[in-house]
Amino acid sequence: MAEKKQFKAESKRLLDLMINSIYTHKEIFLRELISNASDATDKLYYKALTENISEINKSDLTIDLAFDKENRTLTVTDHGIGMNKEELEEHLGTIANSGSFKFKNETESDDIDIIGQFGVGFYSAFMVAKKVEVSSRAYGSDQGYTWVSEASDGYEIFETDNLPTGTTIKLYLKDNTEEENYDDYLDQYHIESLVKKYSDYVHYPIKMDVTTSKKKEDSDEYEDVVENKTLNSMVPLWKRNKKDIKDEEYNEFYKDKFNDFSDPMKVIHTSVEGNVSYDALLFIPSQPPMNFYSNDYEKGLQLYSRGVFIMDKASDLIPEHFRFVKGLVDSQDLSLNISREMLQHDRQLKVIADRIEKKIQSELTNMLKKDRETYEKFFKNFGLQLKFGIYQSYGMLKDKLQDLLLFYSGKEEKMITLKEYVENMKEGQTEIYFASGETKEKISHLPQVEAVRDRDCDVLYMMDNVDEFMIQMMRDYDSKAFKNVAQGDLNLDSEEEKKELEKINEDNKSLLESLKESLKDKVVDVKVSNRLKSHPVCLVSDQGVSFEMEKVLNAMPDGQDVKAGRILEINPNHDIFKAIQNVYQNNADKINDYASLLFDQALLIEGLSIEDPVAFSNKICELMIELNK
Ligand SMILES: Nc1ncnc2c1ncn2[C@@H]1O[C@H](COP(=O)(O)OP(=O)(O)OP(=O)(O)O)[C@@H](O)[C@H]1O
Repeated sequence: MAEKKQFKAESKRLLDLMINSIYTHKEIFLRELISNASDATDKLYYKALTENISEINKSDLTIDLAFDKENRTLTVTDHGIGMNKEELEEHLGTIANSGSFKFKNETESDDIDIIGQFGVGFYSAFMVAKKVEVSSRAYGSDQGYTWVSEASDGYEIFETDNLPTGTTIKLYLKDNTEEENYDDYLDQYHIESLVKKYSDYVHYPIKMDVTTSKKKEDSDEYEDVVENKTLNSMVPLWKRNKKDIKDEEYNEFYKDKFNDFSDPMKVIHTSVEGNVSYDALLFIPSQPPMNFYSNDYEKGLQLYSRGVFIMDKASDLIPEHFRFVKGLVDSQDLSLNISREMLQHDRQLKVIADRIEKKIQSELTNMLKKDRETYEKFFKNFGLQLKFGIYQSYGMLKDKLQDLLLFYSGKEEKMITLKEYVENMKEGQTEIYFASGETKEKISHLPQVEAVRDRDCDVLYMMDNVDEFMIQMMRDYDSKAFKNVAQGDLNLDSEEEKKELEKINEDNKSLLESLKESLKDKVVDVKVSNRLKSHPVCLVSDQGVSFEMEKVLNAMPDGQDVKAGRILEINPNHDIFKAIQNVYQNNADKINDYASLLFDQALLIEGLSIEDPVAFSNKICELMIELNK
């Protein structure tokens, strides 16, 4: 029978690999050592609770940091469970042996937040230290031990007397190199900031002697004062009861953590229990960050696992259309990978991301219903992102986002939702009318808008570049198609009106054809239409690309020369029509000039540029002179 053998690891090389390839940032060693200290303290505290040991006082359970600039050492001390000789051998002498993982499995308690699981974090100390000294006395044991290692040549363990219960880890920092200044880890401010960044919510006080310069009493002189200061906040805001948190606390937290000067517009604080449990604290800023609509802006939420900071911008947690949301998620159910830098499986993350998306959506829907004023401010800032969401997903996000959209209503003269538009549609109206342009003023002066409004139908104003592209993706809302008032037939006329119009077109066929011919390929057609009320002419675009889309597409850096098909429409009830009929009958050689003038006017009304402004102006001049001869 074949003999089964165990793999042997070349520990030295494995350690080398570990130290140099798992972690991207050397500074995380402090997070790992503090997490270990917190785990050791948790274990002791758990023992005290379960075995009713009264001599253990929670207030004594601090984690103490100290640095010694002269000897270039940094120490992390805890008053936790400690390690005996065997444990030092087993846990620190064997890579990937996690006493914490075993402890967690054995206790099976949810009340205790053990962080360690892989059995490698401790070795990250060797990224910054040339020598590591661990002095420890296990709780209940009389003898203490010291474990020392310089990484490359194994380790030594020897007895040490008079050690208190718990563990002290002393790092002898590496010598500075050109790339790395290890002295940073002897700098009080740097240490403070690392604790804030990674270990702010470890639930034992992390203390250190901190020197500050203070003004002497009754004197203008300053002196250095040393205080033993707690560096971490311990209880995360998001773990506290919502009812006990004041608005100002949320606001201050947001401004401090997410570098904003203004209070957030909206705070969403949510805790979810279930297959994947998490707490989330989300904020909608009251103004878009300067770089929000640029490629520099990085979306994402901060990610914590059991209160320990994992990463700054977990972008998978927030969908693109809600990229304006800032905040954090803390979950104990994430499968972290060994370096805690990335997540191993994204299933849990996906579950959280889906829930967060739904939560934001429902909060926005609520805001729209209950606090319209704030919602309108929100939409002014971030509405564009929702529109891009629909456009970029080729309409797939339509159902999710369409009821969060607002458009300016020409009739109501305020922002309305699509639902509100449809509810107020005239009887018999089957389409949602919209018109595009740069500003409200320009749109309301468009001849095409007048005709629709005249029939008491509302027109939605599309003023963002993305609008028409988004509408194309949406196609309809509540089974009502969107209809550009400057495109194709509007179907506003009654049968009678249609017949009447057909007749005028028929009666003036040769005039219209001659106008079309004189404009050559500038237009696809010239028609008489009912679309106009007081204006003489207008341009409408053929189906397909509209004028607004033409402008946007041509303004793009790689814009090809896109052209919307132009139809020149003339108002049969305007005096200009009679004038043209006159010219055609009595002065046919002038018809070319009139055709070109009408066309250029229509272009100008539409906000499009005319081909030859000088010729246009000359023709007007001639006409003025002629009339006043
Ligand atoms: N300060 C300490 N007090 C008591 N035991 C400790 C201490 N530091 C480390 N240990 C023991 O050594 C083991 C290995 O620590 P290490 O940091 O390498 O891994 P871990 O914390 O278990 O897991 P992870 O790699 O996920 O951090 C721990 O599981 C724990 O049993």
